[in-house]
Amino acid sequence: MTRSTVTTPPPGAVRPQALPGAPAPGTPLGPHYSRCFGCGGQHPTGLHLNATSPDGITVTAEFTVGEAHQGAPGLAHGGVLAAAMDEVIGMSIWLLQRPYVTGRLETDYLAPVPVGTTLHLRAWCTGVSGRKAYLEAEGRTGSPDGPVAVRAAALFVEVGMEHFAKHGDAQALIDEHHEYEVNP
Ligand SMILES: CCCCC/C=C\C/C=C\C/C=C\C/C=C\CCCC(=O)SCCNC(=O)CCNC(=O)[C@H](O)C(C)(C)COP(=O)(O)OP(=O)(O)OC[C@H]1O[C@@H](n2cnc3c(N)ncnc32)[C@H](O)[C@@H]1OP(=O)(O)O
Repeated sequence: MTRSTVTTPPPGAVRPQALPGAPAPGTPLGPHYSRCFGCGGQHPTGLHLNATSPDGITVTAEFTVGEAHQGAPGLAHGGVLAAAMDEVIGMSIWLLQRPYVTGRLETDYLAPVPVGTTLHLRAWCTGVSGRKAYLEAEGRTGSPDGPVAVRAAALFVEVGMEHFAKHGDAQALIDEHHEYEVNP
């Protein structure tokens, strides 16, 4: 994949290990926010990603391209595919139980993805250095071993929970998550 230095782990970056108590293989990770475009079950036209982790550090998910996700007739919109990459990458860094946001997302589109296709997504972390996490993802068509249609590399940056309180309803996140205490 074509990847910039921004999304390449620097020397000394540490590849994270699964945390103790990581979700067992096959356990649904659940949405991080019920109205999220990527994973929220209450989003009417979202991607509705249901993710699991086979090893506590990698995330896999399936996304079936629907009518609402088109760019050209019958084909997935590239921005929607990038959103799927962003989401599955976000879920994988969430396995570290710290809040991160996307700083940069690089996407390679290798083949058109028709409406009705199920993309098999996988994301993993290639290294963490300070507040910066380096991650990659791929989307394969037809099966988890099928041809790669989309690849992504990302830089995620760790933030405090106040990041979400500043611009939106952090309480809505907290109500759905009990991993954080904003005012412990
Ligand atoms: C999204 C909801 C998350 C909810 C969290 C709560 C509960 C979570 C539960 C579950 C979560 C599970 C799954 C999540 C799934 C999907 C999430 C999708 C993720 C998104 O979709 S999220 C939306 C899009 N995202 C943004 O809305 C970010 C807007 N942005 C900013 O808020 C700031 O920009 C920020 C915070 C990024 C940095 O700001 P800052 O002031 O804190 O720090 P600073 O600027 O110093 O950067 C520190 C170091 O990162 C380097 N750096 C930063 N950005 C860079 C770039 N673009 N290129 C190259 N390097 C960059 C600097 O160069 C410096 O590097 P150095 O330290 O080496 O100098």
